[in-house]
Amino acid sequence: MAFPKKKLQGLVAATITPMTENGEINFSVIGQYVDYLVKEQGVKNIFVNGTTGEGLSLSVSERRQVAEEWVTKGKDKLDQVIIHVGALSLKESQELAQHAAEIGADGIAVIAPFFLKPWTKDILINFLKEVAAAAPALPFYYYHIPALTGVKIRAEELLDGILDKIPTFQGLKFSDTDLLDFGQCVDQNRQQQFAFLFGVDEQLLSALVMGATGAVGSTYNYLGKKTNQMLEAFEQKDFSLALNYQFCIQRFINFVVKLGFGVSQTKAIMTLVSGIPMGPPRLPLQKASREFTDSAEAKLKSLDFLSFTDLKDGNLEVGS
Ligand SMILES: CC(=O)N[C@H](C=O)[C@@H](O)[C@H](O)[C@H](O)CO
Ligand SMILES: CC(=O)C(=O)O
Repeated sequence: MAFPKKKLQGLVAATITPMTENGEINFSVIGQYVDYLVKEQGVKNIFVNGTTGEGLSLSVSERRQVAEEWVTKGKDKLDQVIIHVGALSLKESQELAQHAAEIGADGIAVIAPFFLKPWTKDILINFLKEVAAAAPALPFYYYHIPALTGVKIRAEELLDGILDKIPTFQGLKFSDTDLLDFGQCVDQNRQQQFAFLFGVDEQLLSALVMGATGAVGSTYNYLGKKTNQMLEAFEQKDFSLALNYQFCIQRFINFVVKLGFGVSQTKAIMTLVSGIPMGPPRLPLQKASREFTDSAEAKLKSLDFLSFTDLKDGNLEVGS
């Protein structure tokens, strides 16, 4: 049995779902995309069909095909492929969970249902448990993203006793800025081997201090190499260097956030940086504007993010 798996750690790129100009999924670039992540960004784990992948905007059949393509193309190249299988319909979620197991994915993740919502911890756990049970041999991750789901049940509360209900529970993807909640998740589960994956890329360093064991995010698609340098500096206990890297990353994210930053903009930036066409997003998202892409490109250049030269203490002021 494949369970328990090697612990998921380090950077996990939340994959974009490439699309053609007429809105169909562009499966043909996924192989290239895998190679790009591994070779150019040093990122060997992926999180498929999540927020960045527009997972909730795809049909179940598309989600199955996308998951399958990433697993196939990632074989012998990627360490772990986690499939997000959250859906409003428990049945669909279970179908996707079972499918993830069949294709040999390394884990599944689930968000809280966000239209008819669970209002208590016990109800949310019951929902998650039913999904996890459809893939009993796969590590299960809860994807906490309260700002998007509107389900604000604290992660710390949810984790309390979770193994009794979900024996495959293996970790948390925490996409929120509440470091009290995050820290308490870590503190109260020290005896477990859970993965604590932080999901707010611009604040990762603070989460590392709080005990994060890894990170899942959209920016690791194109800032993976820089972020890996930050992780390395942190590992070496060179905190001032780590902070320099985080500030450098923040300068870029802060710049694009002010212009309006989301999945559409992530698609545009990734196209620019990787040269792999990600295409437009699907409705209700709108394609990023030309002005956005031009400004983002200029900022990337001024921060030296396009040439991937090593960041030295000395060139930090460039472009700030
Ligand atoms: C809401 C959202 O998509 N969050 C992503 C992951 O959870 C992050 O990777 C952000 O895109 C990133 O932190 C930039 O704000
Ligand atoms: C960022 C992230 O984890 C997601 O796109 O789901």
